[in-house]
Amino acid sequence: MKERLYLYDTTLRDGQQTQGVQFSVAEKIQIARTLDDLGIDYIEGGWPGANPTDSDFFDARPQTRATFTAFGMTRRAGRSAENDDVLAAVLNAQTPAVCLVGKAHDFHVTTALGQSLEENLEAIRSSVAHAVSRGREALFDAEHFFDGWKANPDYALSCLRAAFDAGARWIVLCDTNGGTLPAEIGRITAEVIAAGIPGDRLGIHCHDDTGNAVAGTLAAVDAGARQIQGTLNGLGERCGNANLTTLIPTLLLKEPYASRFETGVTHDALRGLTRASRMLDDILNRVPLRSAPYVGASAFVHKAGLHASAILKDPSTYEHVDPALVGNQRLIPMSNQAGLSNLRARLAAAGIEVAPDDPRLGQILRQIKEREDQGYAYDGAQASFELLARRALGLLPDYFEVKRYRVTVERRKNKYNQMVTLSEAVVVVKIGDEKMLSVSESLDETGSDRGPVNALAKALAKDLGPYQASIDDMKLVDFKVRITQGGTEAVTRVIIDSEDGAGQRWSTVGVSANIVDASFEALVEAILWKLVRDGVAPA
Ligand SMILES: CC(=O)SCCNC(=O)CCNC(=O)[C@H](O)C(C)(C)COP(=O)(O)OP(=O)(O)OC[C@H]1O[C@@H](n2cnc3c(N)ncnc32)[C@H](O)[C@@H]1OP(=O)(O)O
Ligand SMILES: CC(=O)C(=O)O
Repeated sequence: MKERLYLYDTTLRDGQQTQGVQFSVAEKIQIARTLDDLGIDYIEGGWPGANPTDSDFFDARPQTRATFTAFGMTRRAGRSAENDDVLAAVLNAQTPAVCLVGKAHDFHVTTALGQSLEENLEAIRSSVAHAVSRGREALFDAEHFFDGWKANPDYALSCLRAAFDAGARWIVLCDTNGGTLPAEIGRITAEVIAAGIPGDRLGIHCHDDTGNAVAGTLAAVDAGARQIQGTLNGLGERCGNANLTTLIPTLLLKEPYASRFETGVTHDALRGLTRASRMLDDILNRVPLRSAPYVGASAFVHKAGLHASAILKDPSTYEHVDPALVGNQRLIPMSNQAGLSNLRARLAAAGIEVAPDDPRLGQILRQIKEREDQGYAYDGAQASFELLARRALGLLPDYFEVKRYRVTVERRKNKYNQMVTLSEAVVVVKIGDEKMLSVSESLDETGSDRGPVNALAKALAKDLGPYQASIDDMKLVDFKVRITQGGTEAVTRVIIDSEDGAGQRWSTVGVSANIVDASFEALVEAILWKLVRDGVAPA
């Protein structure tokens, strides 16, 4: 019989304490639904009364299977729990559970609260008892608990006991400043259990200030704690909270946790984890962290030739779990670290069949390595790799030829006598026997200057005659510029991410001593790849 571990998500509360993060009510609703679909047990929605967004969210909160929880603090000094307006706002949110934070470190009681130690115990007791008397499942977040235990274990324990005796369902040990290392978290959690607070009433709330929040959480579970607090993608105050996106697959897929525990997350729901992680980044307008464990875009990328060779024989040679279990994907990219195994895998993924003994494979590999030496980078620009391979194999149609292009940047006064910048691009291409000339400016629909590369992109894509239908839904979504070493010279490498109407994304690379030329090369490659992918016949 497996023991139950409870997952408590605080993305909408501690996650909102991340610098630069501010959720709207609609975003909170979307995140809450995603957490519920995942199978999280508790969703902490925020602090009702602390700000209008949190108050409005609790009014509009979705129906969830998860226990919805409102966060607040123990009653303030000089008021009774019944007469504290901050506590009243938390209870008025009418959630089935309420989590109250209170001090568990004597230094904080006297210094931050300016209270006597006994007054703080009474505030914890009366606040928890008040929440319980209102029919709520009460949780007590013991703030600064681990530092408090190290400074004065008797007092830290009496804070936990005050909440426990007042009826709190969960006593949550918080490493608020995030400085306690995993071994110490494990030892102190075990000491708390030995002192009489049962493990199945204990939660753990770690911060990542030493990069150990996940490890500290697992140490507390090993010692007996049975509730885990954390956030999606490790959002949270300062360096963040324990990352549930890492912890959940670890608990479901890794021993001893997989055999010993069950959570509310099913293996089926686990396959939605990568999507949930990317959804949050999308809301935050953040580029997803490629190296994130389990869910990062690089988590199952096998760049080195030795790795790729073995992966093709059996993926378990270089993968600790199957990426499909967490909804992620395996990728074998091309680069100067690659061998023939990478190459064959990439070609097959692009639908290009080549006999294993075809001598052109070796030529393509050499060309990739030579071009990477000149500054190109193909592991982040798979579309350019595919075009290079198609060229070498004679599989790239002769769509169009760029005869010339020009871009000018002008700074001048507008009719309101303000200095403005305007870029203008001219591109001439030859398609079959016909020459086409397109001109475009850099201004967007609001009249703002989008720069010379944007003007070039617009001019290039403005009139490609018979190919126009295929490229009309293309847009440039990211543009990365980097000065790098090409042989012995400094060169500019530009990587462009493009997207089409179907949500398909691809990356292309250009390299030159001149940023405009590098950008133009990447832009042309982006269009060529789209034409190839759409199976467009050359005019
Ligand atoms: C460890 C954590 O992350 S806990 C979560 C922390 N989250 C937040 O602080 C975000 C939401 N907070 C807020 O919007 C505001 O701080 C509010 C609305 C809660 C309070 O605002 P204000 O009344 O203006 O107080 P302010 O923020 O300046 O200071 C906090 C007060 O609470 C007191 N306090 C702090 N913790 C506790 C506690 N556990 N129990 C009782 N009082 C507490 C402080 O002593 C201070 O009181 P003082 O002003 O008399 O010195
Ligand atoms: C409660 C909380 O967020 C902390 O102690 O870190």
